[in-house]
Amino acid sequence: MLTVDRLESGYGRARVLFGVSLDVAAGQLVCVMGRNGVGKTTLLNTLMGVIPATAGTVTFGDRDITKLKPHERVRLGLGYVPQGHETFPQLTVHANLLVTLDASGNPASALDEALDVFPRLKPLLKRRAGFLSGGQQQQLAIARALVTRPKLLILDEPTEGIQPSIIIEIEEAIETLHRSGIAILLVEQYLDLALRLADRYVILDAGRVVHAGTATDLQGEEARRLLAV
Ligand SMILES: Nc1ncnc2c1ncn2[C@@H]1O[C@H](COP(=O)(O)OP(=O)(O)OP(=O)(O)O)[C@@H](O)[C@H]1O
Repeated sequence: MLTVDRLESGYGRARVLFGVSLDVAAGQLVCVMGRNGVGKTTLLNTLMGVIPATAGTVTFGDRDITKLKPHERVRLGLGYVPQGHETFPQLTVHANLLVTLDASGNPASALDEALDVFPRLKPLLKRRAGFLSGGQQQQLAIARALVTRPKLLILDEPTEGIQPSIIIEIEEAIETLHRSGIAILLVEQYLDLALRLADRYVILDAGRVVHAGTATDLQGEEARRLLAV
């Protein structure tokens, strides 16, 4: 479904990704891991077209999307939840969802489906997003991406800075989405959660893929060393 082939990108002259290749098959959950600063967020931003690729290709389905704009990628079925659960703090939860719904052109039922994944948001629809807890904001950020009905959902550290009880809810939601057949590319530092959720994993180090395999391989000493856990 998603094929990344020898992808390179960076900031100005500073190159961050060096020939990254990976695949996400339909319905698969692939976890990208690695220490701080190895290029995980840069990889996701390059996949979404937020940062231009300087070499390599990104193919989604049978389409080369390497040069498409972010909104064009969303329209093709890529959903992105950037790090830091971005929402519009001044808008209500409902308005946050409606903005995405309108932009997507999807029917109102897409909003109900997203709320079914995060029922905890239902009583909060009239509250301003800026007044939600970190965990609720993360749920809203994921719900906004779901409103676009993605075929592939890309999540950047959805559990970062979130209290443990809400991490469980977010994990359950990711599991539900995975079971429903959505492919997921997840950046996750929390190894136990990654092990529970992932079909396959990729470990980055200094902008290169240094390990990849099935979640069962991930128990290995080498993987733990690369993640410094
Ligand atoms: N906007 C930017 N301008 C310049 N350099 C950047 C920018 N964003 C990130 N970098 C650098 O690119 C490298 C990779 O950063 P990136 O955020 O992709 O890593 P990461 O693996 O996602 O780390 P973290 O887990 O801390 O988010 C780092 O050296 C970082 O300092």
